[in-house]
Amino acid sequence: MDYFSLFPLVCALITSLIAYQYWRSLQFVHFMPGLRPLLSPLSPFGMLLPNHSLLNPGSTWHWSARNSSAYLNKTHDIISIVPLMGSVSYYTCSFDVMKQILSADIRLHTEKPYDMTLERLFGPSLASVNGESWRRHRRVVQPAFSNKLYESIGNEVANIYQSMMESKDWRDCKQIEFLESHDFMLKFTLCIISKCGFGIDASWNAISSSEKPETHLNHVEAQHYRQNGFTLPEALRIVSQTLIPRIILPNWVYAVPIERLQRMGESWNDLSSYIGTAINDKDLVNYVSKDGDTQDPRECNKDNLLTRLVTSWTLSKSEKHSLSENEVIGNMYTLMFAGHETTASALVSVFALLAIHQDIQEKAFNEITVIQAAQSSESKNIDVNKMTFTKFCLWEALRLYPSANFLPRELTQDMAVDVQMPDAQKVILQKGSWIMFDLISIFRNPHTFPQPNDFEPERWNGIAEHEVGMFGVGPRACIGRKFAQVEALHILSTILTSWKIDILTRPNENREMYKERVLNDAGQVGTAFGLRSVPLRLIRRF
Ligand code: HEM
Repeated sequence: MDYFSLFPLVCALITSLIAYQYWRSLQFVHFMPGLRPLLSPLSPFGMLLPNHSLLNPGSTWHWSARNSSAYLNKTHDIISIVPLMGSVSYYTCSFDVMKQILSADIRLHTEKPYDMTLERLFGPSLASVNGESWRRHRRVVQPAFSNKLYESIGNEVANIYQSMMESKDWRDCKQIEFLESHDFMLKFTLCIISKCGFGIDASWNAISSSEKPETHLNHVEAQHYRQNGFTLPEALRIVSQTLIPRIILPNWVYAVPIERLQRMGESWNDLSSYIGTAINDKDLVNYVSKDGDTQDPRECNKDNLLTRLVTSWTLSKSEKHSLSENEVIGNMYTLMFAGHETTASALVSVFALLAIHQDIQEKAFNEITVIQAAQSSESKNIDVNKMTFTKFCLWEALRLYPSANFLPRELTQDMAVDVQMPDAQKVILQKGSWIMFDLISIFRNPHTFPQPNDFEPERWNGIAEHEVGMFGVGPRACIGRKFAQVEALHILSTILTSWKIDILTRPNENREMYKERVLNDAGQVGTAFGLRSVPLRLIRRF
């Protein structure tokens, strides 16, 4: 038989099969309008390969299309994405649809899709598990988010600010320039979560963050790291920048003598040993008192996240609702990342917006000075509950640049939701598909937020905390919300009291050009979404 003559037939057969499969996928979503790309935006290859609006929209397509084509020019509350390769998903730009589904998250048995969590890399955690397991994790972790924990944040922000001023010789400076304000914020928030959450002393001096991105390390620096290991922030930063390759690449790759790969492998090993050491130290602290007697861990400090996690693990043999060692480690990773990259991103956005909108910054500054003037001289820290307008600034920055830019759920049953656009109707979402709550499009949807691209903190006036969706909605909303807000408000009040935040322009760049450049350049920064590059200048107020 002439095999070559069969070739066109085989090609035709494969093409027909693909076309049939594709048609079935379209039928599955009832031909709901939307994107029809080659690759799924959230597949590892979709994220790694160069983006193209039609072939490979990429994980942040909704950011690129925010002012134009997204959701057929915001005329549809829900769209479908049916890629030629990869799974079918729905995306929504409607806050109302998000509330309908997420408020009933647990009861409706929607689940966090395994592939969209970091469980494969870090182990099971509160943020990744579902159902009964989620309840068990939440029962252990929730009580650690106590008033005592929040009270410790103010003192820690003050300590870190002091040591930062001293170590950098900034005490007598009239101006400080940050070419990259992300490095500064990440370091600040890492110090806070390390100390308040895990009791790890990460004072400004104890953890030196490299000012350069990892990719720019020269040979000598790389050698130094190889001999001495990475510092905690360095290891965290490289790990957060290499999550996708880490998912795709097999473990043996890190033994290949390529400097980049080896650095990557070492940073992951170093982070895991930081976490192991913290857990083991805590274990000893819990069990052995100063005179060497063993103690009941339940009598020790319960206010620290790490203590609660480890205590739960050490009691796991005797108590039903506890975590395994693997789960303790998974939660440590999750809380470390979720606890600092999200807040750092939010702070970078609010600082950038306040630098651009000087009038709004002055309003926040006045609010802070009035609160401070009314407080008794004994109270060391500002009462952040009174910082209403400054909190609106934070919310408004998060609305424009939500640190968590989409929330994925897998539908474990068919689900009917009410939509308003293009017409008021019930839409059935199919069991087995994913729905993405697209926070960028939800919070820039002109039907819910008029003049969506403008920075208008006052728009939050009169809106209840639980109506503010940037921390999620329903039972699985952010457990660290208050932690993040208290921390951000303390950092804002500390900096704004002494410094005026201003933009740092390039040669020949005016304020308008800076605004255009900085505010339109957003994307994934580590595990959080946010502005990518924000140069700022702090000018001393007095
Ligand atoms: C500005 C800062 C933050 C933002 C914008 C933010 C946003 C969010 C959002 C939107 C969710 C819901 C995810 C979903 O429904 O799929 C979430 C969940 C979560 N966040 Fe945050 N977060 C922030 C800070 C923090 C902090 C400081 C911590 C810990 C110290 C934290 C720990 C978590 C955890 C563990 C979950 C999973 C909760 C669960 O599934 O029960 N977050 N966060």
